[in-house]
Amino acid sequence: MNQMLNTERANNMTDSKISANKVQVYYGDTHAIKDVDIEIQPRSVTAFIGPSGCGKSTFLRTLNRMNDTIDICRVEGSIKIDGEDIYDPKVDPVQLRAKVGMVFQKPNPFPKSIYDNIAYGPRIHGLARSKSDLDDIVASSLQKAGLWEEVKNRLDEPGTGMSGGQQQRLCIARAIAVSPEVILMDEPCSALDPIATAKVEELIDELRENYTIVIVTHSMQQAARVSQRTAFFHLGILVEEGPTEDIFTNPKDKRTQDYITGRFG
Ligand SMILES: Nc1ncnc2c1ncn2[C@@H]1O[C@H](COP(=O)(O)OP(=O)(O)OP(=O)(O)O)[C@@H](O)[C@H]1O
Repeated sequence: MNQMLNTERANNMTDSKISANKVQVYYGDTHAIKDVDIEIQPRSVTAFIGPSGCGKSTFLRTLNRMNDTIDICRVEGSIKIDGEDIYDPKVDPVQLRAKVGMVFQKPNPFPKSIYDNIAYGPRIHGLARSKSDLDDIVASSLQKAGLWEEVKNRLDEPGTGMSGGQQQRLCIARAIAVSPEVILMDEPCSALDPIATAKVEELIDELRENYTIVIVTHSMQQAARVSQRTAFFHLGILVEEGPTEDIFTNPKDKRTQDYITGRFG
């Protein structure tokens, strides 16, 4: 029996796309993330929820070393993707961020054409051997982001001239263009209206077939709609993580219960 449980546990471990172990994050003397352990499943959406300042974005940024860009920030512990320690000095953060793409709160297209927004990453990573290769990557990325029909006749127009929701899907297409395996999203709908939000949520649901997605959201409704697993953070601690339905209907911890019933946050 024990043998069986151990085997099952081991299988679950190898199934994880991302394994974080005893992760601490400090900003100078502030201990922002405390002892976080989490296993993130491949080809699914994991939502990070919790009150403002609890560390959701900080922890999300550890998953592709975006914290490296903040001088006073220090990360300890271990984060492995496909079993590889992403903080190993041999890992090139630029390559890592192609594999683990990111979409931010505010759509941030480059001040370039729609085409060049998508082509930029594949060009710098040398992913296209010819102009027609590049055209194919641009088209397929826009298709995967559900934007192709809307923009195929105006690829030369500036990305910044699109609606907010289109710009956010353009940023998702830009992340997809460098063939990531994981996409991190930091409140990707907070600047969007309800219709644009619904489109991005639909897109997230489609993308999970091929990508591992981690999304930070302030909206519990959004977490319930788009994610298969939810992690609740409070004061830098990962209080509880599990299937989204369980977290919302049967949380184990009183702090989770208080948060989802609107008692704080
Ligand atoms: N660049 C930074 N420099 C110093 N402290 C920071 C920095 N970024 C975040 N912090 C601190 O780390 C803690 C966690 O912040 P973080 O932004 O990760 O929380 P959050 O849960 O994502 O919050 P919100 O929902 O408001 O975006 C907070 O105490 C915050 O003040």
